[in-house]
Amino acid sequence: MKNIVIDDLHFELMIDYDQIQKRIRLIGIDINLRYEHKHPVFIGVLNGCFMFMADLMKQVHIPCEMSFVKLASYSGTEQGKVSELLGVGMDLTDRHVVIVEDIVDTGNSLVHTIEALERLNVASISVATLLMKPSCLLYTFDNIMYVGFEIEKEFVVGYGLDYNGQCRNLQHIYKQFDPQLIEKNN
Ligand SMILES: O=P(O)(O)OC[C@H]1O[C@H](OP(=O)(O)OP(=O)(O)O)[C@H](O)[C@@H]1O
Ligand SMILES: Nc1nc2[nH]cnc2c(=O)[nH]1
Repeated sequence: MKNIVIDDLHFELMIDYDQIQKRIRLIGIDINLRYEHKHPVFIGVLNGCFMFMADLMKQVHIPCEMSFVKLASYSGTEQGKVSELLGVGMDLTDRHVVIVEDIVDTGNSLVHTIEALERLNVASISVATLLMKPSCLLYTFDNIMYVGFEIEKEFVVGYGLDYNGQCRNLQHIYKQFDPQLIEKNN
């Protein structure tokens, strides 16, 4: 299935499942070495992370724990906007945490997730993201340790990522294209 149409948008195959799995195996090897004696906690940020988290955890063979969170932001306090992590469900004090994201685009979500975890007095925070759009980043992060693939400023779906709530179930990653541009060039 090379091209797909979801509602009003057209998508073409960008990264296939085998490529994703190869990259995840390499990330797993590094995590197994780096965190061997640290008993890390992997925190998946829902919804998009679920496929990456599942496949990544199959490559992690050291003692570890995991949890899934949702990010809720609210404003109106004296400090302005505050983000809360819903669903942590465990004490993270002094724990080495690896945030697992499907994509870092502007970095807004990641900033809020990191800030919320810092308030929980964790020992360390690093980030594993399957995709990153370096040209879209609005912040500098010094703790993004694992990036599966760097991509251009393009809208992608599949492998956990949605468009209008659809496509999360697709095995491969697809990028949006404009069919009218292709017609014009032919
Ligand atoms: O770097 P940013 O510009 O913040 O974009 C990245 C975020 O966007 C997506 O989440 P979304 O809020 O769409 O929720 P979802 O995971 O439920 O799809 C994705 O899962 C990241 O968390
Ligand atoms: N589905 C999807 N969600 C995103 N959130 C931030 N960037 C993206 C993207 O390219 N695709």
